[in-house]
Amino acid sequence: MKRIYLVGFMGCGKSAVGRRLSFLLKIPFYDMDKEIVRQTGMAIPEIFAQFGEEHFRDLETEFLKNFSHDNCIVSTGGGVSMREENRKIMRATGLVLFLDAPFREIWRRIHKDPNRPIVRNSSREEIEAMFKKRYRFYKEAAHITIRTEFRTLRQITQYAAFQVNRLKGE
Ligand SMILES: Nc1ncnc2c1ncn2[C@@H]1O[C@H](COP(=O)(O)OP(=O)(O)OP(=O)(O)O)[C@@H](O)[C@H]1O
Ligand SMILES: O=C(O)C1=C[C@@H](O)[C@@H](O)[C@H](O)C1
Ligand SMILES: [Mg+2]
Repeated sequence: MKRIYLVGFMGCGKSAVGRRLSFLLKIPFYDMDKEIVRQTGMAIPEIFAQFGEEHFRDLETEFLKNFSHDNCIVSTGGGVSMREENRKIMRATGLVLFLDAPFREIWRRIHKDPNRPIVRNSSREEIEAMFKKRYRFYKEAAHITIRTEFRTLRQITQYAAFQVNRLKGE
């Protein structure tokens, strides 16, 4: 197994779990959103505003194509699993874990965050429709789905580590 990718909707816990899993497994952690911000020198809302969403999506695919580190954890942006090309790259280069959280929980976490341009510009109903539309793509991207409801970050991280170690032996 080369990499561990975390996929799922905004606010499902990819960054939070990724950080903890990195600590537990003692391997480096990369947050795609942060890496893109670092590489471009622009904040995500700025990239959306100046160049449009499609350009941001191209940056995500480029990131996946050029990423050269192995034996690490990559938390992906919430929209990364929508492109078939991205799903293929992730599945071919690592183990993909989907953090499956219920929408009401996600909404509670994200609705006030100014750093998520899609949330800033949409209503709750629109975001919920997007959540429903995207769900099957996270499922398609993932080797394993982890249901996170009623679980603490620590429990989710331990379960993810258990799955990683189990599959390493295969
Ligand atoms: N199971 C959980 N229990 C408690 N808090 C959680 C849980 N999962 C996530 N959180 C909290 O929810 C917030 C959003 O999580 P996080 O930033 O990790 O989401 P994300 O999937 O990385 O989102 P994005 O796609 O927008 O980057 C954080 O404050 C995180 O600590
Ligand atoms: O779900 C999405 O489309 C996004 C999620 C974030 O992680 C960022 O990648 C960006 O805000 C877009
Ligand atoms: Mg994140």
